Amino acid sequence: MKKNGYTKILLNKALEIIKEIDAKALVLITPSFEGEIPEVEVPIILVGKDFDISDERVKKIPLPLSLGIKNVVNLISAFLVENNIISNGETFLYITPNTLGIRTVKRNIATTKGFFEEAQTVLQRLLEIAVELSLEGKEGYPVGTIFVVGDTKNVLKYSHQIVPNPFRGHKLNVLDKNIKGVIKEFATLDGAFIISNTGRIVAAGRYLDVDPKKLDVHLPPGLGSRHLAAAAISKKTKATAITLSESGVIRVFKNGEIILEYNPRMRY
Ligand SMILES: Nc1ncnc2c1ncn2[C@@H]1O[C@H](COP(=O)(O)OP(=O)(O)OP(=O)(O)O)[C@@H](O)[C@H]1O
Repeated sequence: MKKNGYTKILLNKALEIIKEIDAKALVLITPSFEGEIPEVEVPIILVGKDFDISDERVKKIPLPLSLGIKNVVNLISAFLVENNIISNGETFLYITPNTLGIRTVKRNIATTKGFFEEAQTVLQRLLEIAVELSLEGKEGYPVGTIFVVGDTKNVLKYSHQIVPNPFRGHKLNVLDKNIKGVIKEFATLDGAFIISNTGRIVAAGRYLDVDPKKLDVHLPPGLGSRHLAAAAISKKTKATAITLSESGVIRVFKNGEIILEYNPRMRY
């Protein structure tokens, strides 16, 4: 493969295909982007980190590419719908340094308004922490947990403490430096972390009082009560729930559905 992949060649092809299939957006998934922003009539979305590009035609989403292309594309899909760039049933085109893909947006990938803007960095930090916990565990033992982000008032209403809340009276935020160790320490507690939209850690050790059956939550077989509870709270409230299973798989739930599934221990 060329040093910087085939981005330029793929981009040229993409411009042709966009017209042919009437795609509604062009998504560039790349760790770095050099060269001219292409002349194209659809919105351009740049996905990666730390781009030094300020062009009105370009929207930037700093998602960690380590999530794997499949998951990044799922999240972009949600982003495009939320920002009214694309509707269900419509198609967008994405390119990475060595692939070109076409994705038609499915109905069930949806996020609430403002999710990406408000919770983006918070969600990303939690994903990073979940990835580290998945890979390292706690002192060599696997750890499973739930992070419930946003709509805190309602989440607290539909949950209760099962152990005294270690975060009570503290103003700790998931975006604080050195917070990772603290979160990892309490990740072994039973129950969920409750985190506000801005990243404040409101509680840990919280049991989610939601009944997946009554809420008509359906998950793939093999997912137990932790995942059902996370899906159910994301359906009952406007929160996003992130689970880390003891087997190391990370899932993100929104409106009762899995919008991201990622196993850091697996090679994609
Ligand atoms: N309603 C709930 N609220 C908060 N935490 C819960 C809830 N239900 C289960 N859990 C947590 O999930 C843990 C594991 O439960 P279980 O094994 O049934 O889930 P699972 O979905 O199979 O998860 P894993 O894949 O990690 O095994 C429990 O010990 C508990 O800490």
